[in-house]
Amino acid sequence: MQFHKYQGTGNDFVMIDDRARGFDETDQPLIARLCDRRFGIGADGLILLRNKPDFDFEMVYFNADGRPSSMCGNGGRCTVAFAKYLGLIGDQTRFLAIDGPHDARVEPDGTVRLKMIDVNAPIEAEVGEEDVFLHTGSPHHIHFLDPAESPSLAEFDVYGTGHDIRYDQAYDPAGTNVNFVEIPADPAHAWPVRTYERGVENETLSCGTGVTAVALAASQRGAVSPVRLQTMGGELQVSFDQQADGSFTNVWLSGPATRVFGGEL
Ligand SMILES: N[C@@H](CCC[C@H](N)C(=O)O)C(=O)O
Repeated sequence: MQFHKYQGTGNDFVMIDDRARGFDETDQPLIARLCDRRFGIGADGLILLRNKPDFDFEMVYFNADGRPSSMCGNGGRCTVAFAKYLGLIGDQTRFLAIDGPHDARVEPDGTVRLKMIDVNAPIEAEVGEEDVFLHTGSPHHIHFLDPAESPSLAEFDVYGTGHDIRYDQAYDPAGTNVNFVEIPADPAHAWPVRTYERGVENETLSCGTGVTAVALAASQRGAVSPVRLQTMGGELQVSFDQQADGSFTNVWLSGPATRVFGGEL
């Protein structure tokens, strides 16, 4: 089996060209082993690229624990870069993912722009004061750090607090991803974000659906489209239109998506 390793701002994926349908997607131990950083290739998730009538391709996403999951924004951007690498698409595409059709563009500098689903206005989260929840293709809890709060985001216990919120009974049984955000002095500056990811069960260097949720929630705190987000693995941008009812349309996630290496198993 041939594999390719991709990363988008440090959120990394094992990518498999499964147009011939040879990969057993029910083999969760195999997927988990391929994603294992000591016994396998090492990744936050595994993605199958498959043929799909009426679309350029289909993206099928699994978390590092081997389970199929909801939408992955960075994974979607990496799959677009992979489809281009395979010669399947040019600079524009329309593909199918678990949350529906997605348009995407590859810019001349390699930046991949991915259109996300329309998103409802943030709701007050049941956990944490002033925390909010949004579904951007995947579920996201967002906690804004009080600028006067100690510790800072750099020192914050993302694993411990993220793990507690992810497993809080308010989110039973599906669980949620959890994002921690520092409010910048100027909302036009990049918003620093760290994310605990469900299915990886740890902090990852970046989460695309997560920063999308953060950008939309940050619009209630002075951020204006396009919003810059500083993840641990690099910068992403999110642009959007806000509707009168508070919902968001025309949501685009942009950033780098890079092939790291490939190999044979
Ligand atoms: N890293 C992803 C999100 C992947 C899905 C997530 N772990 C979940 O299970 O909801 C992204 O870039 O969006």
